[in-house]
Order: sequence, then C-alpha cells, then structure tokens
Amino acid sequence: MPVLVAGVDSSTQSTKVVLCEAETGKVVAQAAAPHPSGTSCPPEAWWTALSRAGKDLLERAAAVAVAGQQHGMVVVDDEGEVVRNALLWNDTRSAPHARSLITELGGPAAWARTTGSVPTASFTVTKLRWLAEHEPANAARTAAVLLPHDWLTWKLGSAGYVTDRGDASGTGYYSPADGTWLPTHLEAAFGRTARLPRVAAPGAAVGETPWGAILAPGTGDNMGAALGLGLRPGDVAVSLGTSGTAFTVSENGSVDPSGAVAGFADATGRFLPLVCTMNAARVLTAATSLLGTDLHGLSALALSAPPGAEGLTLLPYLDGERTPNRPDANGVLRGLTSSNATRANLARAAVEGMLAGLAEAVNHLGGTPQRVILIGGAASNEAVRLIAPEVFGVPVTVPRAAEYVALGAARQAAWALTGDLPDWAAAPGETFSGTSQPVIRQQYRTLRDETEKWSAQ
Ligand SMILES: Nc1ncnc2c1ncn2[C@@H]1O[C@H](COP(=O)(O)OP(=O)(O)OP(=O)(O)O)[C@@H](O)[C@H]1O
Ligand SMILES: O=C(CO)[C@@H](O)[C@H](O)CO
Repeated sequence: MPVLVAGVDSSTQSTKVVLCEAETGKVVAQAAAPHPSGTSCPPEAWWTALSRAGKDLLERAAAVAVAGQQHGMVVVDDEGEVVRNALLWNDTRSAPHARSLITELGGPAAWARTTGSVPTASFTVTKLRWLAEHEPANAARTAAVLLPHDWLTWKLGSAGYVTDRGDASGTGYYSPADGTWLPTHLEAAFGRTARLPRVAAPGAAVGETPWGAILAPGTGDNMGAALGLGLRPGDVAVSLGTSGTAFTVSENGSVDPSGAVAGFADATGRFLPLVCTMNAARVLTAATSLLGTDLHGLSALALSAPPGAEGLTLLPYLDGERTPNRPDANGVLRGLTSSNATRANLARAAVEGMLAGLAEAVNHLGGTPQRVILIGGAASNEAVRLIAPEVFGVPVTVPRAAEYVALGAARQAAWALTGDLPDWAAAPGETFSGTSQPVIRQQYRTLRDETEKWSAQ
C-alpha cells in the first residue's frame, strides 16, 4: 500500500482536500465543502468545511498540510477562543488605516524595503489597526494573532501556533528578506504587542494529529499553488479564483515602492513576487446574473462577439479593487451604443475586463513571459481559455484540471514526512495560442485611467 499524504486548500469560497501518494503525487481521492459568503467569517466555519471535506480522507494520511487564503486576521484570546469573526483579504474596511500606516512608518519605499510590500486593506497589519480603533474591547481581549492556515493547523493537532515564511510575508509585520517578525510594525498598528506564531522552516515537521500523522507548517494559498505547479523561475502563473493573482518564483526578494507587486516569500525558501486583483471569477458570475445565463452560456455568448466587444468595455472593480489600489471603486460599463448593445458583447466585455486586469498584473512582474500558466476555478471556462492569449499576447497553458493549492500543500506534507521535497511529475497541460488583440487592453487602460479621477474625489 503506498504511503498517502493530504493537502488542504482553505480558500475564500471553499475548502478542498486532496489525498495523494507521497512518492508520486498521484491523487487517490479528493473532496470539497463550501464556506459562507462575505468578507468576514467565523473561523469555525472553515473548521466545519474542513471536517466535512476531510471526512474519511485526512485519517488515511501519514502527513497533512494546510494552505489557506492569505492575510486574514484571526484573533484569539488567552484560552485560544476566537475573539471575533476573521476579517478576510477582500475586506476593504481598513483602507484608511493602510494609508495612515504607510505615512506613519516612513512612506511606501520604507514599507517595501522593510516588509517586501506596501500594505493595502488586504494586509493583516491594517486590519489590526482597524480592530484597535473600532473594537477596543476585542482588541484588549486579543492575546495572539494568526492567519487562517495557522489557526487550522493549530486545530489539527499538537503543532501549537505555527506559520511559515510564505504566509507570514502577507501580514505587513514580517521581513521576508530577514525571516523575522517586525514587532515595531505590529505595535505601531495595534498599539501593543500580541503573541505571533513561530515561523517554521520550509518542509519542517511541526506536530502530530490525534491519529499520528505528521503536521507540516502549511502556507498561503498562492504559495501552495506555486508548490503544486512546481513553478520555476521564469514561469508566470495566473490564478483566476475569487482573487486574480499573477506570480512567479524568484531567488531574490522584490521591492516595489509603487505597491503593485507584493514581495512575498514562497514555501521553499525563495520568494514569490505577486500581483493581486480582487475581481476575477466573480466578475463572470456577476455577468451571468446580468445576462440570465450560466457560465457555459456566458462562454458561448462571449465567443460569438468580436475582440473589443465592438467598443463595449467593462472595468470590473465590482466591490473595490486592490491593483490598482481603489478600495472604494465599483464596476463601470463604457461605450454602450444602440448598435453594440448585445448580450454577446456584454459577455465578451466581462471576460476581457477580468483578463485585462490580470494582463496588467503580469506586466507589473516585469519582462515578457514566454507563456502564462492559467489555474483557478475560472480557468476551466472555454471563453477564458480562448480569449486569454489575445489579451496576454502570449500562449496560455492550462494544466490538467486539479486543485493546485491543495496539491502544493500535499507536496509540502510529503516533504515534512520524508525530509525531501518530492519531485512530482509536472501536470501535462493544454496550450492555447491566439492572435494578440491590443484593442482589448487599450480599451481597459483608457477606462481605468479615465476613472482614476473619480476614485480620487
Ligand atoms: N467554468 C467556469 N467558468 C467560470 N468560472 C468558474 C467556472 N468554474 C468555476 N468557476 C468559478 O471559480 C470560482 C472558484 O475558484 P477557486 O476555487 O479557484 O476560488 P477560491 O479558491 O475560493 O479563490 P481564491 O484562491 O482567490 O481564494 C468561483 O467563483 C466559480 O464560480
Ligand atoms: O490576497 C491574496 C493574495 O495576496 C489572495 O490571493 C488571497 O490569498 C485569497 O486567495
């Protein structure tokens, strides 16, 4: 009987669990369970989802690791009780706190140099400032601050409070370059110190589950995806989940004072420069509501319209955006005329708007990639696959459908179990090529720049 390991992806909309052979990475079983919607969530709901998705799977594993949505603020008291609902990465209430913290601690360049990133409302540090200001009683009760994956790892067994450098690098109070917490940043935001998890070395064994499986440190979901894909320097991955992310692995940390590129650490001891948008797969679901169709129907409609949707452009910043940093923005539809007002053009504008935001994200990472690797829920959409090369201007490879975040966590679990990062075979993929259609990005950029002054007002 092959030895099995389990990987968990506790992401924004759901928990996914995969059970794999430790030696080869072959998936022998998988399951998923949904999370409640919204931008704040009781951590117990993630535990319930993990218990449901992991039923009959986790206990077959000799090692387990959890990858989770980055940045979420989980605050617990002295007894380990959760103090309030977690605020998630896509909760924008702390946008003003991000602005004041940037100013107070030396400006964007100083933040990028010290923490690798210029914080937006997504970063944990800004959420702690919000908590201190708006809920002083809850802030006073807070003994320790964890990330979603830290809390789940703690719930799974004897690891205690532990994290890894990948997820720690999304807090705003950790130095990815030095591998140390930055208590000055935490104190500046929160008004006092709080207990933080220990930062485990990549691939360390950090504890045991009640059934005797090894616990690995886990990581953030994007770091998990990089591990699951076996991403190498030079590759660029784009994930179209609830968030849209573009990232690459690098031997060196990145420092971007503009704030577009977050200089995260990865889960292997390297770095993960990443650009995140808040509007990806949900742009398509919003479009299905407008059009009275499903995701399949949306795809067929989009593919029946020409590139540029006859001048109809959707700037898809539905509930605020992070790149560009417009936390208070909403979506804007521009260029509607009596002749282009078709369902097909609207469907195409939604797909193009989402992809154009990600193409800009790829640009921020620098250089022109040879190809883009497309993953996440919306990568299974046919229109997305076919239109993506037109927008990115390079071929797009969609690896075989799999839960790459959970797979990355499973690979880390195998690492903790055996002491070696296993060399699982890269998933074969389908590559899509197409003629670059610059009109799509021109329309997006024009509308993005025109609306900039609205967000400044
Ligand atoms: N065929 C499809 N076409 C378009 N969108 C799809 C399709 N299948 C799934 N999706 C969308 O993918 C999304 C879920 O993707 P995924 O599981 O990658 O998200 P997530 O892990 O919750 O997000 P994140 O990684 O940002 O936390 C849902 O919004 C769903 O509607
Ligand atoms: O905020 C980010 C990345 O910085 C999101 O991708 C979350 O990790 C949710 O997936």
